[in-house]
Amino acid sequence: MHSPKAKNTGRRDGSPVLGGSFEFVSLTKPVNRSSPRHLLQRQGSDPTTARLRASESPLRRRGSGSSTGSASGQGPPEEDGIRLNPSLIGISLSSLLAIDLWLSKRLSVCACEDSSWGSVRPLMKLIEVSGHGIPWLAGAAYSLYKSDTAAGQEVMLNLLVGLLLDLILVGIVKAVVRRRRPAHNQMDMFATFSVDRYSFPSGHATRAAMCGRFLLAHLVLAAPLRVLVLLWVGLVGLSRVLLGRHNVTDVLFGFWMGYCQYNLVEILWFSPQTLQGLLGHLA
Ligand SMILES: CC(C)=CCC/C(C)=C/COP(=O)(O)O
Repeated sequence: MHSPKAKNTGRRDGSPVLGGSFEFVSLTKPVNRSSPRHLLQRQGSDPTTARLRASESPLRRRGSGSSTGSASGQGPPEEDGIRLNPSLIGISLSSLLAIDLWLSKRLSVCACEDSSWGSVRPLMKLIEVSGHGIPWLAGAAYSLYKSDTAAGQEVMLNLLVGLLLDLILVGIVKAVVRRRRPAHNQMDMFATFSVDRYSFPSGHATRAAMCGRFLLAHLVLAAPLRVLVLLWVGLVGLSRVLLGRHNVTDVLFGFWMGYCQYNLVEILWFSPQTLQGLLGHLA
């Protein structure tokens, strides 16, 4: 392991004193043997760097000296220069995730009956059902069947396509990302697929965002109803976190994904001609 054994020229707490000012070091370039000693010492004494070195480098986990000469004190292997320096993006992501987990835990006030807002849990579960896939699929299929105008049929068919697309895309992302649901979640949701044990993204949030946009674009015209639709979308997202089903980032990403899914529905839009062709094939 390369650990520069520079003499302690810093303060007692280990932080370096570089002539009264700090110097900036590249976060991506490997540490060069010709680097000044005080820079090497600074990297070795940084606690974040030290933790990352201990936990993330397979070379160190194996505890072996490498052929590139780190054990023999001939300088660090090239790749170590990168691993020693946590990137700004990495630190930002870890911080965002830590805030996400902390905030989501604080907001999960309806996670169970004993929670601080446990009495509101039934209402939150009602909002959950309103954004579930089954009522939406059943409602769209029934409206398609009952609709006696071509325009109505066209809209309902495309809503149905959007809902199916949403289930597929969310299932794929959940299966790829595999983020576990928060530990405080009670897995008592009705009618779930196996991928729904994962939480990223929230399927309710994607559906609410996509259907919300769909309703605003094709069905709801009166202003009070439009406000109600937006309110419902927001409530569905909020209820996911309050119920402890999701972290905040699952819902935010879900909203964004649902918003984009609607664009996809618009691109794929099935025309009355396509619809007639389809129905002709079915009949
Ligand atoms: C069974 C059908 C048709 C849909 C499942 C809907 C469902 C339970 C999605 C999970 O949503 P969250 O990811 O928001 O928990």
